[in-house]
This record gives sequence, C-alpha cells and structure tokens, in this order.
Amino acid sequence: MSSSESDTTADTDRQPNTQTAEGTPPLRVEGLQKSFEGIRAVDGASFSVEAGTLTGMIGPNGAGKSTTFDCITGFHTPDGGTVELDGRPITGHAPHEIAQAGLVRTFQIARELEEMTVLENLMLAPQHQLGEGMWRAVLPGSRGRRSVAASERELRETVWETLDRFELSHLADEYAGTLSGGQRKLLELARALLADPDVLLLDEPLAGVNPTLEKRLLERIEDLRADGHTFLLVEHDMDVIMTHCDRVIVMNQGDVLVEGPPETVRTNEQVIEAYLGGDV
Ligand SMILES: Nc1ncnc2c1ncn2[C@@H]1O[C@H](COP(=O)(O)OP(=O)(O)OP(=O)(O)O)[C@@H](O)[C@H]1O
Repeated sequence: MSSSESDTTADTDRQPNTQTAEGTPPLRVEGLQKSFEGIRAVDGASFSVEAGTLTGMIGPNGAGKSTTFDCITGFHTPDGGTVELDGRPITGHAPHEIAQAGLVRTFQIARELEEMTVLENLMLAPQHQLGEGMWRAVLPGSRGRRSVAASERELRETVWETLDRFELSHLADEYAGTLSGGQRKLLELARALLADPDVLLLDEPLAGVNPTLEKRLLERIEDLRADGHTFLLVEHDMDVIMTHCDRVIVMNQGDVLVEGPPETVRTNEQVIEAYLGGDV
C-alpha cells in the first residue's frame, strides 16, 4: 500500500509538546518491517528517541538504516510495525503529512533550488516542506488576526536570524548551486529548521564537509539540542557519533542490535563483531 493509499488520516494538527503524555518519547518505532523482493531491509526494528537528545544510528552497509529513515518519514510504506510521533501514529502517512505532524528530515538541495538564492531557499522552506496550506500556520504571528504581509515580514526576520545563526548571511544573495558542500549542508539544516519540527532526522549531515564547516555544523546541532530540539542522525563517522551523541542505536541485518550510551556501545562485543572485528 502506498502512502497515498493509506486509509487513515494523518493527525496533522500541531500540538505543543506540553500536551503529550509525560514520558512519551517524541519518536517511537515498534516492530518496523520492510522488504524489497524478498530482501528484508528492515526486520522488526524497535527503538525510541528521547526528547532533547542527539541519537545516532549506526550499522554496517546494508544494515537497514536508510530504509528505516524512509519508513519513518513516509518515503516507503512499511510492511509492518508502527511509528509514533509524540504518541500519535504516523505510520504509512505521506511525507508532507509527517512533516506537518512535526517530523522533518534534511534534504539535498534539489536542482530547481540551486537556481535560487540562499535567501529564497529559506523563505520558501516551510512552504516546500509543509505544503501551501500548512506553511501559513507556522508563519510567525499567523495565529492572531495578522495580515499575511505582516506574517511574511516576520518570516523574513526569522529567516535572517537563521542566516545569522548559521553564519550564512554573507551568502544570502548567492545562488544555492554555487555553495560548497559544507555550506549546502548548513543550508539544508537551516531549511529543515524553518518547518519548526519537533524531531529532526539527519541523513549523513557531514558527508563531504570540510573540517571547519563540520565543526560549525556540529556546534549548530549542539546549540539546537540545548534549545530542546530532538535529533536522530545516521552518520558513518564513528568519532562524531561517539563524541557528540547521547545515545546510539546500532542496526544490523534490519534489526536493532544494541542501543545505549556511546561508552556502552563502543565496547559491546556484538557491535564489534558486526563491524567484522574492526575498532568501533
Ligand atoms: N529500493 C530497494 N530495492 C531493493 N533493495 C533495496 C532497496 N533499498 C534498500 N534495499 C536493500 O535493503 C538492504 C538495506 O539497505 P539500506 O540502504 O536501508 O541499508 P543502510 O544501512 O542504509 O546501508 P548503507 O550504510 O550502505 O547506506 C540492503 O540489502 C539493500 O540492498
């Protein structure tokens, strides 16, 4: 069943985190399954991501990390299992519905966005990720009897604050297509944030990023975590995972092998074995 064939309706009414039951993790995955022509890419994976954490997902090639991300974010419809956001089911919903519900992933800047400036990319970000109707609901000030023009002015202010925060202001008028790999990653993260997510999924946020920008990206992610944002990231750089994550989920053959704090995971024999005896 494709996400568009889903017979349930996404509970897309954004509710503040304060209304969720105390102790409910922002993201809970239970018994997730997805096969491709007999290959069990995800085979019963269950895990939670706790509020305000930077949780890393690691695992050998083919362990099922990307497929898990795609099932969580609605790009694949799982064959079985459930995904809950703040205790509300989002399993099998379309990607834009899941973004509206508060779970957003970073995307590579698409070709058409490369031909727009950095500023335009950010001004359009909420609209692109949430759909035309919903983006007005997240515009700053749009909940009162404010004019759209006033709201758009406030969005522009938010965008400039975001540009400052990410040290991208000097690139505001540059075409996104001219940015370096690291600057693009910063822009991708900034775009995702403008959708005002409860949970952010980052898929290899540091791939192709030079050490200076890697440091800046990690600092921004840590600031955002300190502000209460919740992250789940797939990253192959083990040092980054072990140094910056609060919790680590290790996947192997489509299932969760081990979950815990980095110091526990690093020394776990099953984990070392899964990486063919290499140093984790
Ligand atoms: N669209 C697809 N069609 C067929 N098989 C697929 C598809 N997507 C993933 N697979 C298979 O599912 C398994 C899990 O793949 P997945 O990409 O989720 O793993 P991964 O942990 O993200 O790997 P990597 O770290 O190499 O990106 C692999 O055997 C892969 O070949």
